[in-house]
Amino acid sequence: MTLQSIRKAAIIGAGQMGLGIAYVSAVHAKIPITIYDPSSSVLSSATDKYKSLISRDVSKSRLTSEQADEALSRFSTSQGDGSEGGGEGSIRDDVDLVIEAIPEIPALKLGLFKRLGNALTPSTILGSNTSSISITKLAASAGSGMGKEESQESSQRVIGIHYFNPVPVMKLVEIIPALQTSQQTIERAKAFGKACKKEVTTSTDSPGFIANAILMPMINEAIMVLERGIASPQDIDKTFQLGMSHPMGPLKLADLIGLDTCLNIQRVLHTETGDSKYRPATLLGRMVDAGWVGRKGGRGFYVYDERGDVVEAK
Ligand SMILES: NC(=O)c1ccc[n+]([C@@H]2O[C@H](COP(=O)([O-])OP(=O)(O)OC[C@H]3O[C@@H](n4cnc5c(N)ncnc54)[C@H](O)[C@@H]3O)[C@@H](O)[C@H]2O)c1
Repeated sequence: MTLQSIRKAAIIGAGQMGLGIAYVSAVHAKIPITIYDPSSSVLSSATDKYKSLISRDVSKSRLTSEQADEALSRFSTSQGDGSEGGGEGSIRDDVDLVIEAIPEIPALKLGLFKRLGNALTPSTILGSNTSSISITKLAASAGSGMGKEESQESSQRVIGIHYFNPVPVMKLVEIIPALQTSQQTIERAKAFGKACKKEVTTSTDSPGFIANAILMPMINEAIMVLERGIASPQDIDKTFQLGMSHPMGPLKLADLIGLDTCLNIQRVLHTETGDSKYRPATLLGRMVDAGWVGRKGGRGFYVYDERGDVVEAK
């Protein structure tokens, strides 16, 4: 089997993960990417952040100015989610890989995979950066509304390609094949992860895969400890930093991930397993209700300034 390489990619969702995936694709894998988002302000802030990541690389001598110009020329944006098929602003068939990084809401992702499955040729890999949602369900959605053979072909190019936050820094990608995923899709996705300069692990399609099956219940427990008034956020985080050598405590990590994302992941773990041990902490839900979604929104368990530095603990 010759491995068809990835020559061009589309990233859907220009939030913290989508931008990071765009960066490693353009800078390390050296392929042109277009990043899609329905919000024009998100796209313009993603473009600014991309430019500042590249400038920082030049100032730290990680890129020459010529390499920086090349990296800038590989980056483009488009408003919308790119999935309608055919029209202006749609992802084209010459794209070998699509990776979605839209919010962790099952109905949103299932709808997107259905549209992508119908719009794009089956040789285009459809990757999801989901933290917890079933890849097998996304693959079934990508094959829905078509004949049996086309459906099988469309489902077998779906795969979980799960990067870690912040993507330019963290060295891992978790690969999650669906039940329907072909061996060729798995090999191409792994090769792409390595081209992005990441180590690769593989997980079966089980709620939370490897990382979030373990991490998110721990974060949820930390929030329950706070909720019960057992300790302050600083002391909970200090316990993990100084007592267990974690680089960051669970509450600060939850703020970094995004409390909306944490809540959505915990909800998936709870509904998919039916196990009450996964019920989301009430305080987590209340924080999201208040719009306190963590560092990206300026406030979570800590308050942040515009640069993302902690100003005070709540
Ligand atoms: N935050 C993390 O630490 C982390 C780590 C690994 C994986 N993930 C996963 O990555 C995905 C994105 O997380 P994030 O932290 O980047 O979220 P985010 O909130 O920073 O960004 C989500 C982006 O999606 C856009 N969006 C909303 N609805 C959309 C739609 N229908 N179509 C296209 N774009 C849409 C939003 O405008 C936003 O820019 C989630 O599935 C999450 O579970 C997150």
